[in-house]
Formats: sequence, structure tokens, C-alpha cells
Amino acid sequence: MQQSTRLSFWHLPLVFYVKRCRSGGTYGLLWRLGRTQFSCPSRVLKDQWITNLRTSVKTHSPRRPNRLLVFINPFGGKKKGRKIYHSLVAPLFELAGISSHVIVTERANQARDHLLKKDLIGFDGVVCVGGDGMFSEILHGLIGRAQQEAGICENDPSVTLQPSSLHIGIIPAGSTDCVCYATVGVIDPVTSALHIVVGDSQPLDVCAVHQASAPLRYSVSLLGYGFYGDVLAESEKHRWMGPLRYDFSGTMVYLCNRSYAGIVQYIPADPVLSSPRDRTRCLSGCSVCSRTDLTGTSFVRLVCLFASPLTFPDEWVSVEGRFRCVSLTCMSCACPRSPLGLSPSAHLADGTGDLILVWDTNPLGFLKYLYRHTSAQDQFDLPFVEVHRVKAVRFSVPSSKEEEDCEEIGEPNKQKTPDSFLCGLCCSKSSAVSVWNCDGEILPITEVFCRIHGQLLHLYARGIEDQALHGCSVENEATSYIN
Ligand SMILES: CCCCCCCCCCCCC/C=C/[C@@H](O)[C@H](CO)NC(=O)CCCCCCCCCCCCCCC
Ligand SMILES: Nc1ncnc2c1ncn2[C@@H]1O[C@H](COP(=O)(O)OP(=O)(O)OP(=O)(O)O)[C@@H](O)[C@H]1O
Ligand SMILES: [Ca+2]
Repeated sequence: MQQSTRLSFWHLPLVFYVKRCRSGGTYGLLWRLGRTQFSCPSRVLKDQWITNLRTSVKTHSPRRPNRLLVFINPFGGKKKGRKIYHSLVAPLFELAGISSHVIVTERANQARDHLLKKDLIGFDGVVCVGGDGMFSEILHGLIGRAQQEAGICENDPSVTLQPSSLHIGIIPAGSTDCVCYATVGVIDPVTSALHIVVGDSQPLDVCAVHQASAPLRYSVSLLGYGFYGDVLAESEKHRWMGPLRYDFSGTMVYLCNRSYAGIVQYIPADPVLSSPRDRTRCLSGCSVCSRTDLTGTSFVRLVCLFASPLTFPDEWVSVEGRFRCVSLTCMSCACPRSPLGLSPSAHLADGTGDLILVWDTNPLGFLKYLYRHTSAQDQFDLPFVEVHRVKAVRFSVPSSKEEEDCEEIGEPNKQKTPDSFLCGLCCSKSSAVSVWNCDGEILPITEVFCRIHGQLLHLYARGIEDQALHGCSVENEATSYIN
């Protein structure tokens, strides 16, 4: 059809562009393909128009991809990855002249292994069709590959990791799609595909999670111990429920009313630059992220501290007690379930993470904390919740002796709640330790050392757009055109 348009109406070239539309929420805009036809009195003038348009598109968006490697997880979310890609995304790539090599995965970790081992020459970026788990595979593959190529030992917490040269595009087709929501503002495959087409670039902080006896992991969204670890572990038993498994497991785990002992040590970030309670939001063009100085961390000190965190007590803050949950997030973690996220003022690319400590409390208090994630009410304005902007975190479990001592002296978090007020409903016994939820993957260990690496990844995105700044269809961007 496009071909016949081209032959019969050469004097009526079609220009495609992006138009913005409001989404249902306060932030985030949907992008749609707009088209406009104009008339040209002569072929010569039409050719001039086309040449000039092509040149200006190239100049204004130098990162537009030509060739993409696409991984589709056919089992993510509601199992619609393949359909979403072929019906909504592939036609846009074709229109924009992007060629793609598509791999529908047949097993978990296939995408990661491919990125670690196979030839990637000629690709400008990698597209992930799936959820946060699939994104995590791609993130591990690309970061691992970049370190291999640079000859860097990624397990060494003192080294500066090398960013990957390939951008990642996320086409949301998972259960939570937190990374997509927190970087684009909407869960919409067409919007995400158009951000890829125009070659947007959004840097992203990555948290390296070092464990003594297990391989290094990376996290960009939630690294959570306690409640979120337990919810994930429980939800794996109910995968067949699809996205609903999290609500079901969340309720079950909530009813178990667990808390866990822990020692949390952290290096605070510079409080002059920003604060997790400053009520700002990291939006497209964020000034905090663009001012980020990635050279500021003292790496020598970090490595010493990994070996023995008490070496430099002036930099490390240490707290100990019983926690409902300990969460570390490099971004807001906004998602449809929690539109402002776990830490609404967190920044995508400022080189810091937000450490949220929810001390043990009564069941109603914890419910209040959880419920506030669904509204604009401040979830940090509760006496048993603390939040700190940090550069590194170390978590360990006190020995039983230490734990007894801690209970005797009465820690800030004080009164011990009963182990479980509905014990037996979801668990046969309550465990002394939880697991970590690392972006939706279970880490069955307790002791971790985490370091935030600023802007280690780049996405085809531009951060959440503020609806107040961009009215519907006000600013448009050329995507492509057909003559
Ligand atoms: C009363 C309503 C409370 C609603 C509380 C909503 C809190 C939602 C916070 C979501 C934070 C998501 C962070 C993203 C993490 C991703 O890297 C990861 C991989 O996709 N997703 C999960 O681990 C998936 C984690 C999903 C956690 C869902 C927790 C649901 C809790 C429900 C508790 C209900 C209590 C009812 C009591 C009667
Ligand atoms: N072909 C496959 N078969 C089985 N598992 C796969 C396959 N391809 C990828 N996976 C794994 O499936 C896991 C979940 O996928 P994905 O993240 O896409 O969906 P989800 O879990 O429903 O969504 P979310 O992570 O957003 O909650 C990923 O950890 C990934 O490693
Ligand atoms: Ca950050």
C-alpha cells in the first residue's frame, strides 16, 4: 500500500512523526505515530524536502538505531510478548528503516548467555520484550560483556565498571514492568517502541550486589530483604496465576507478620545535592541527574570497607535491630501497583540509591506503610520508617548472641511483635532469615555488599515526561517519512 502511494502520489509525500497524548496518570505521556501529507509542485522540490528532512533527523537524533537485536520472552506476564512485538512494534521499526534480528527465547538465561558469548558487531542496541526479569537478564549480559571486553574483573567491588556501548530498549510485556514504568512513565509498547525509533538515551544507575559465596548480581529496581524477599519466594510457587501472583503472595506474607534481625551499614550520599524526602521527582531532563559527578566515590576506601566495614567508621553509619523490610532502590520503582513508587524522589541517574528501613512494627502500622504506596501520602512519614540516600550498603545478620544482647538493651524498634498472628496459613514454620529479592530474582543468601555504579547503563528512553510541560500534541518529533 505504501508502494502504491509512492507511485501514484509522488507529489503528496507522507511524513511520520511522534505525537504526545495524555496518559491516565499525573505524569508520563503516551506517544503515538502521527502522519501528515503535504503536496509538492515538483519532483525536484520533493527530493530536496526529503534530503533536508533526513539530514535534520540525523543531526537531531544521532543515536537512532539502524540495527537491533530483539529478545522476546514468550512466557513473560500474560504471555503476549510475541503478539505485542509483531503487531505493535515490528511495523514501527520497519517504517523507520530499522532492521532487527529477533530471538524468541526457549529457556531462561538464553538472552544473557547470547549477550555474553555471541558476536554483537553491527548492533546499535538490544530490545527486551518482557518484564523486569527479562530486562535483568539483558542487563547482566551486557554489563558482563562490557567488563569482559575491557578486561575488568567485575567481582572486585573497588573497580569502576565499564558502561555497555549498547542501549537497551524495553517493550513492556511482563507482570510488574517497573523499569519501563519508572523510566518512561507509562506501560505502553507503542510509546516504548517510538522512544527506540527516535534513539532516546536515558542513563541508569546500577547497584552491584556482591555476595561472599555466590556470583555477583546487578539490580536497578528493588533489592529487598524481608517482606519483598518473602513475597517473591512465595510468588514463585504460584507462577501459574500470572501477574496476580504478587497480590496473592503479598497478602499471604503480610498475614504471616514476619520481621527479621539485621545489621545495616551504609555510606550516606552528599545531602546537599538531594534528599529522598525533598518531594521532588526525577523527570525528563532532571537537573540532579545531569549534575551528577561520577568521579566522586573513593574506591580505595570502598574496597577497604568491603573487607572490614569498621575501618572507616566516620563514613559508614551502622544500625541494628529487627526489620519488616530493608529495601535498596536505584530508582523510584514506580509501577502500576504503586504509581509514585517505593521512593518517589529517587533519581534514575544520580549515582545513588535510596535505602528504606522499615523497622518492626504492629500489623496495622505495616499495612498503613504498604497502603501509602498506592496513594500520594508520604510513606516515610511514619515513626518506624527511615529512608537514606546512599552510595553503598552492607547487610549482615547478627549472631544469636548479638541478637539477644540487642533485644536486652532495647533497640529503637523496641517492642517485639508476635512472630505471626496467623501463623500456619502460608508457612509451616517461620524462618530466622529471609531472602533477597533482586529485581524479581531470589538471592538465597543474607549477607550482601552493595555498591551503586552511576549511569552504568543506557536505555532508549528519556525519563518521565511531565504532562504540565508537554501538552497533548504540542511538541512533535519527526520519526520517519515515506515519499
Ligand atoms: C493494602 C495494599 C498494599 C499495596 C502495596 C503495594 C506495594 C507495591 C510496591 C511495589 C514495588 C515494586 C518494586 C518492583 C520490583 C521489581 O523489581 C520486581 C520484579 O518485577 N517485582 C516484584 O518483586 C514484585 C513485588 C510485588 C510486591 C507486591 C506486594 C503486594 C502487597 C499486598 C499486601 C496486601 C495486604 C492485604 C492485607 C489484608
Ligand atoms: N523461554 C523462556 N522460558 C522460561 N523462562 C524464560 C524464558 N525466557 C525468559 N525467561 C525467564 O522468565 C523470567 C520472567 O520473565 P519476565 O520478566 O519477562 O516476566 P514476568 O516475571 O512475568 O514479569 P516481571 O519480571 O515484570 O514481574 C525471567 O527471569 C527470564 O529469565
Ligand atoms: Ca539513583
